[in-house]
Amino acid sequence: MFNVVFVLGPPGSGKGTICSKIQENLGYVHLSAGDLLRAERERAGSQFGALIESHIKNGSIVPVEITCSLLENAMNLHKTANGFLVDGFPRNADNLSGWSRQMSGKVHEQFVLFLSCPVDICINRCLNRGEGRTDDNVDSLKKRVETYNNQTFPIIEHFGKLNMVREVDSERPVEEVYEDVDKVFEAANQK
Ligand SMILES: Nc1ncnc2c1ncn2[C@@H]1O[C@H](COP(=O)(O)OP(=O)(O)O)[C@@H](O)[C@H]1O
Ligand SMILES: Nc1ccn([C@H]2C[C@H](O)[C@@H](COP(=O)(O)OP(=O)(O)O)O2)c(=O)n1
Ligand SMILES: [Mg+2]
Repeated sequence: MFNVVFVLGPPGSGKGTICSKIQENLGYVHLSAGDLLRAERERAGSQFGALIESHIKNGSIVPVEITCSLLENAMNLHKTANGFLVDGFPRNADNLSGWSRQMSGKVHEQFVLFLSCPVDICINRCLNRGEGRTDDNVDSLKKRVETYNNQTFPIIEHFGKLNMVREVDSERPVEEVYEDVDKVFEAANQK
């Protein structure tokens, strides 16, 4: 049974940054759905490269069958891990239903770490990210924020109704954010 923490929040809210620190200190394995998709886009012989790129540029969400299989394959490479940080997933209802279909019985969903941060700050962080991404531009970000508001935030609300969401304000400096994130994991792992 894989132990899973979903990490959600607007683009630029700090999901990747905080997940790296959690992985470093708490023994969870960080799986960024976006990173896995970008790697599949580049993989020689991938049949999904063009499809993935069009969704990434358009700020829309890749069909769950592709993303969920990439996640499950990655988990199977770390069978002895304490747990997985599933970063940037589930991002919409298709992700959620596809995950349930493919992963139920194989995972224990511990909680959802929700990094909340004002959108204007998030957008500026993405524009200054400097990772050469094809979606860190004003046009793509506009669409990505729309996707977040219309499709991803309802997923956070869904988990909120199940009392599974742990919100941390990520507008603050990284160290302050991480201090609170560490407390969330401590509380969750004490039970
Ligand atoms: N708390 C923070 N304060 C200032 N900048 C941050 C903070 N967290 C992340 N960043 C920066 O913002 C950008 C986006 O962070 P990232 O972790 O990639 O966010 P996400 O994965 O949610 O898109 C990166 O350049 C990162 O260094
Ligand atoms: N579950 C997911 C996660 C990401 N994607 C695609 C669409 C997203 O805009 C891009 C980038 O995702 P990523 O999590 O790397 O983006 P941020 O780290 O939030 O800036 O990847 C997806 O289709 N499905
Ligand atoms: Mg990220």
